[in-house]
Order: sequence, then structure tokens, then C-alpha cells
Amino acid sequence: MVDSLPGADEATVSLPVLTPERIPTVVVDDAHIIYRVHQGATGGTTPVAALRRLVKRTNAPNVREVHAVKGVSFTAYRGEAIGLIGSNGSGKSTILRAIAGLLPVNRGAIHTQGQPSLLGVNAALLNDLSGERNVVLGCLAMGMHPDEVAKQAAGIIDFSGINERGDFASLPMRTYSSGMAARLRFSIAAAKRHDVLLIDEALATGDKGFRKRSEQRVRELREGAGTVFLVSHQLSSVRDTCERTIWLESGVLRMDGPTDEVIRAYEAYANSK
Ligand SMILES: Nc1ncnc2c1ncn2[C@@H]1O[C@H](COP(=O)(O)OP(=O)(O)OP(=O)(O)O)[C@@H](O)[C@H]1O
Repeated sequence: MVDSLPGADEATVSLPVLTPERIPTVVVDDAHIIYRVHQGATGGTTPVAALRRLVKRTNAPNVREVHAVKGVSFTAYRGEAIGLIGSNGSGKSTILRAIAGLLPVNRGAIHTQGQPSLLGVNAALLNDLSGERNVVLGCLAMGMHPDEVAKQAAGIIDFSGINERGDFASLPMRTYSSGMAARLRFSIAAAKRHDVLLIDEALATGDKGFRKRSEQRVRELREGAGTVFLVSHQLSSVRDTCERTIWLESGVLRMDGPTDEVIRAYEAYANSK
């Protein structure tokens, strides 16, 4: 007689159905972000007053705190494009900067997989250099190989559309309108595949043709397995680009879900204000 193997009964137990794994790329866990604003020297800055504050562990009287993000939690997955919407000052740019690692969280934590890249309208390009030179510098700064940069440079200029009204690519950036500069920044950043691409209002600055092209590019980046975050007041851009949207209000996460539902709720809120 053959002894039954340990655990043989378990063979009859049906195994759970395997679903394709969703890979988290950004986990924001109860994040609080507080800006400390130093308002210049006022009374109480003597060494004795400073020592007293140190002992009592109180803030300097001329430091104000702005609690910009209050206990926000969400998880983003590979392949998602997520819109971030909300009234002015609701904390959208702050949370984006924190995901990029440019701001620390005061409480909670933010975990990211890979290196997030923040594409803001303030991204640094050098005003005295031509658009062409900035394309090369920007691409090298993102870690692209010089051969790759040489291959892509013309395409990046074309995509940005800065040459649509003359040869602007060879002129210094300071001669560009703010919209042209923003388009060039977006085009440079979008030339590389990013693990996590954070876009702050960049799409809103372009004209209609550029907006269509950039929305298409965001969709391609997402299909290339990255995660894209898009902060915008342009709800149509969010609707066309993102299937999921997070709504922040006064630093608090109000809603996180399918874009249509979240935008509908946000519009109802904005109209009732
Ligand atoms: N550098 C800073 N120092 C102090 N407070 C700041 C700073 N940056 C932002 N804040 C404050 O933090 C809060 C959130 O600002 P944030 O820029 O993140 O909002 P936002 O949702 O991106 O706004 P908007 O839609 O107007 O761009 C606001 O109250 C703002 O005044």
C-alpha cells in the first residue's frame, strides 16, 4: 500500500485564478507636507529668545506654517495616466514635487519605483542658449546617450512646433513666448521613456494643435509602461488623457476614481461655490 503523501488532499482544492499583476509605481501613504515661511526678522531674535525657543521647542515667532497636504494616500500603478485636479492652492503641485523627491514629507511616506521626472513649466532651460542647444543639454541631462540625442534632436524640435513661424530653434530661448518655451520643455521631456512622468500644467500652455500632439504623446508614454501624472485646470485635457483622476481640495483628497465621475463631482462643487 502506498502511503498518502502529506498534503495530498490539498491537490483537490481549487487554486485561485491568477489575474495579471498590477505593479505599483508610486505609493503615497498618509502624506503631510508643511511649508515653513520665514517672514523676516521681527522681535524675539536675540540669542536669549532663540535659546528659550530651543529649550521650549517652539517655533520662531516670525515663522508661519502652511499645511499644504493633509494626510493624502493613494497608489498609482504602471500603465496608468492620473489627472490631479482641484481649486487654486489645493496642493496639486506640492504633491507632485514631493513625488519627484524635491520636497520632503513631514509625516507619512512616499515610495516610488524608478526615478520620477517632473516636467513643470518652470523646468530649467538656459535662456541665453538657442532652442537647439537646450534640446541637446536637456536630453543629456536626462541621461540620454549623445548618439541618441543626435538622432532625436530634429524630431524634438519638430514636435515642439517652435519652428512653425520661422527658424526659432537657432535663436536664444529668451526670444520665445512662454508658450513656446513650455512646448519645448515638454517635447524634450517626452522624448525619453520615463518610469514616472509628472506633468504640471505643461499641456495647457500650448495651442490646440500642440495640445493634441502632446495628449497623444502622453498616451504613448503610458502605453510604454510608465505612469503619468497630469496636473491641470484644463479639464478637457485631463478627460482626454487620463482614465483615473484624483481631486484635492485644501490639501485633502476629496475623490479618487474614474475621470468622468471625479470631474462631474468637481464641476458640481466648483459651480456651487
Ligand atoms: N514655496 C511655498 N512656500 C509656502 N507656501 C507655499 C509654497 N508653495 C505653495 N505654497 C502653499 O501651499 C498650498 C498649496 O499650493 P500648491 O501650489 O501645491 O497648490 P496647487 O493646487 O498646485 O495650486 P494652483 O492650481 O494654483 O497651481 C497653497 O496654500 C500655497 O499658498
